[in-house]
Amino acid sequence: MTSTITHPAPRAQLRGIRVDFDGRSALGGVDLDVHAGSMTVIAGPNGAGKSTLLEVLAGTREPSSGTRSVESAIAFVPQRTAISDRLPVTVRDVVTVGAWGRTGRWRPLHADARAAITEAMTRLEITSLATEPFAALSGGQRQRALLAQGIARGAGLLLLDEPTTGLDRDSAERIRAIMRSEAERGTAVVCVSHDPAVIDEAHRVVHLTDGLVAGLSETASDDAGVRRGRAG
Ligand SMILES: Nc1ncnc2c1ncn2[C@@H]1O[C@H](COP(=O)(O)OP(=O)(O)OP(=O)(O)O)[C@@H](O)[C@H]1O
Repeated sequence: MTSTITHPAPRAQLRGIRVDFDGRSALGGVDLDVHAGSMTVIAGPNGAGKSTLLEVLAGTREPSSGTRSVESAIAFVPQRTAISDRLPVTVRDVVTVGAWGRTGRWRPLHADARAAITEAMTRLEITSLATEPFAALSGGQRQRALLAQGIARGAGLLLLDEPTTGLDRDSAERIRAIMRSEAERGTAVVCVSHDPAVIDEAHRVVHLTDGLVAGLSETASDDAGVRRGRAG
């Protein structure tokens, strides 16, 4: 089944995306439009193709067929478990990688890139951890550092893979608050998640099953805001 999501002026658009691994279909023809100022959650059971779809959006996975069009810079926030414990980098180094999206890799940081690093670390409340080794952080602190990296990039499309999985309530709420404020600032936020609290706050939920869009639910931005208000 192919599902088409329509809306004017998408920031990213996928059409007929198929991804095959060794002759097995991970995505079987997915259409998706992603809009500025919205939060889209990709949900579904293990193996449904969620991470593969996120990789196609990010441009790190070439589809077997179909088209991809993205109208802005991209920030990709990987699962924190995907980052090696042996990486000899500080928290500030991790966030600085995000700011390279503004200046170019290994280039001296301009004032606006330095300001973006400072602002991202402040928003994620990791300024006091700046010189700590990334490997020494707790899971929640690592997730904040990775999200700060994504935000420091200043991209119009922010992609996150399971950002709240395994976090305690307060840590998960901090991450959700930043995702909300990014969408409110006009960023197109796309997040793979099993977390009911994240799903509840989405403007659009794409339910994947066996590599196909099995369902789509949409909430007007205002309604999502009201729900958030009720949730406190
Ligand atoms: N690099 C790969 N090589 C071969 N098969 C792969 C590869 N990546 C994913 N797959 C397969 O593609 C299918 C979709 O995987 P994907 O990781 O996208 O699912 P998911 O919905 O993100 O799952 P989970 O919730 O477990 O993270 C699975 O059957 C998986 O085994």
